[in-house]
Amino acid sequence: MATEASSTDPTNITIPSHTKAWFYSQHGKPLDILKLHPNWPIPQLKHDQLLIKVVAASINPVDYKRMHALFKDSDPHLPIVPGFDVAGIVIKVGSEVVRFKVGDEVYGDINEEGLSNLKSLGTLSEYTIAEERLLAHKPKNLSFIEAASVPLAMETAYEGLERADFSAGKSILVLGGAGGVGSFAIQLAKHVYGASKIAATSSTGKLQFLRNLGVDLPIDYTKENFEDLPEKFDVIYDAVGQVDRAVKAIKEGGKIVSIAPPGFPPAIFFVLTSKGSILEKLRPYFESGQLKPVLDPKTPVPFSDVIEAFSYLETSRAVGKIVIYPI
Ligand SMILES: NC(=O)C1=CN([C@@H]2O[C@H](COP(=O)(O)OP(=O)(O)OC[C@H]3O[C@@H](n4cnc5c(N)ncnc54)[C@H](OP(=O)(O)O)[C@@H]3O)[C@@H](O)[C@H]2O)C=CC1
Ligand SMILES: CC[C@H]1OC(C)=C(O)C1=O
Repeated sequence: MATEASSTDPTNITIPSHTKAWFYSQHGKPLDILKLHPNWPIPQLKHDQLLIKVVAASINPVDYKRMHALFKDSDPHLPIVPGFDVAGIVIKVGSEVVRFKVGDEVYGDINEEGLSNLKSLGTLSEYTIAEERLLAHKPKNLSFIEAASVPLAMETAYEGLERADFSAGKSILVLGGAGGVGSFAIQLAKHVYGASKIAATSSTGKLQFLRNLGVDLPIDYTKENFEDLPEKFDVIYDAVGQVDRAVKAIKEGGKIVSIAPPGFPPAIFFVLTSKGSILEKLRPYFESGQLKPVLDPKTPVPFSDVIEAFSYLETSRAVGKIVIYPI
């Protein structure tokens, strides 16, 4: 909802100066610190930025980890509006923007670096801002809810496979296959890279979900240890934080990538860099249906229930992504 302080753009779209947004001004549990602000100020657009009406936003573990002050040294000063992933409609463009125009349907992760130079105005807001290079045109066959579920998790999955030099004919073990990142890593390995064999870990109740995603060897971590299996792998994608065990399951000359602390050598530990170009590159795979968004059964969660959404995400039991909609 635009406020009385808004202005009217020549395209006759009302440009708001403030927005309703979830924010926190102290660290702690989402349940205790998240509040709804009726009039959060919207910063002036920089030349390479776009102002987006948020239609849907997905939440990620980094959001609650930031609330728990795990990254307070790299976080902007409080208060902060959390949220990295957005799918929405462009309502204003900066003077240097060339790939997008007002009215375009876009999606992306609005923080270029996963843990540094983070924006104070995140995506759990009616409006948000992002640089052109972080965004892509929403695939026409994806709803806004589906599109919002993709950016951070998909871009992390993709960057990890690239860092591991994954390629056709190689085998891969995904630790944490049912999560947001793991479920995309499996899909990319199968449909984009041409894996020879895909193994993944989950608890008992998610094994069929893994099979449906295309996993050849689902491993029930409540019943067996992946590192005790005779099979070793060319690449291991660790989305849980099990590098100490992964080193016993990797082939000679194989590569381990890790995204969950305490990643250490020989694993390649990284924090994603958000790139709209990755989403544009993967668009044909989404449009053909080879890549599919994975939505947790609780999705969509209405804007008013963001606190409950984080409480569930913090259980580390989500299947795919939790998306906030409508906003
Ligand atoms: N470095 C980076 O750039 C990034 C790091 N991350 C981090 O990576 C991790 C995963 O992120 P994301 O996928 O969004 O998380 P999710 O919250 O989506 O993961 C939930 C899933 O994790 C699975 N899981 C939990 N524990 C285990 C386990 N011991 N073995 C196998 N599966 C398990 C659960 O399945 P089940 O119920 O069967 O256990 C559940 O389906 C998080 O720690 C996150 O902070 C995420 C993105 C970027
Ligand atoms: C240090 C890993 C950290 O970075 C992101 C984006 C997370 O979700 C993390 O846990």
